[in-house]
Amino acid sequence: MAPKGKKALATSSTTQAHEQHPDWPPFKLILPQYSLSIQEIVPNQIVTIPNFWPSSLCKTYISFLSSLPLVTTPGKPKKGDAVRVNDRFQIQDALFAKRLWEETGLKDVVMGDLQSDEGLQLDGETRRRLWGGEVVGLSPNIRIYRYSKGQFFDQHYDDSNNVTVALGQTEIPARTTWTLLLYLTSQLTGCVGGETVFYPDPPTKKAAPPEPIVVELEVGMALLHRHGAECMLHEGREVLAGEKWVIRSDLCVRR
Ligand SMILES: O=C(O)CCC(=O)C(=O)O
Ligand SMILES: [Fe+2]
Repeated sequence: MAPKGKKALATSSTTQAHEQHPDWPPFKLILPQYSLSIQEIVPNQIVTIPNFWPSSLCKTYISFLSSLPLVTTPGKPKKGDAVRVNDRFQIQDALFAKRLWEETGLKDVVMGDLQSDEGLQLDGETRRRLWGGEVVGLSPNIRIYRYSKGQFFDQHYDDSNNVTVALGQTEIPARTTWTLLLYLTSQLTGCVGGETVFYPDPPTKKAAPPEPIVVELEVGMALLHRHGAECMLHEGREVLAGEKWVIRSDLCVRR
């Protein structure tokens, strides 16, 4: 539960003057940011950043997010849209996106400014190719998902979108290239199921489909996967017990 007397939504004095923005808790990080590393799950497609957030921060966020007005999936999806059965809160919050990018070490690890000796080591050009261009930050489109028992996100592809990202004092035209999922729960918090599963394309039409890639939930782990034209088919498996909480945004490159 959110602290007493603390409203989840506060009117922000920033850009979107009249929109109510969540009063997001501060990021209290424990690990020094240089210890974050990128783990390759599928080359050029899926990477993770383990222990991106400490479990204490995930816990604080879950209580805070529980106080937001999450909306359960409205009935039938639009034609062509995936079946998503969960509770969601969505907001355009450029300031939160910027904080999540700059204050958590995400920017440093993605840009290679602070490179740990562990995990994926990339030179400048490989990095640029991996992320699909000159990375400028995260999409202001922030989504919070809560999946309870029986809820899931059916197989789908994520689209790339044109957005605007604030860089210093300027607004930069940008395009999303990778999906960011930040998991706040796992088996350790009582969430059974809910894995994110990716389905590689078979090498030929007649070939047997390759084994799916199952990413188990880990508290505080961030997952990034390529989206748009090169997105892999994926799903959020049904939650069998407990709750799965995710914070979603997207990585953006200059348009
Ligand atoms: O919740 C998940 O594991 C997957 C979410 C997802 O695929 C999406 O947000 O597009
Ligand atoms: Fe997706």
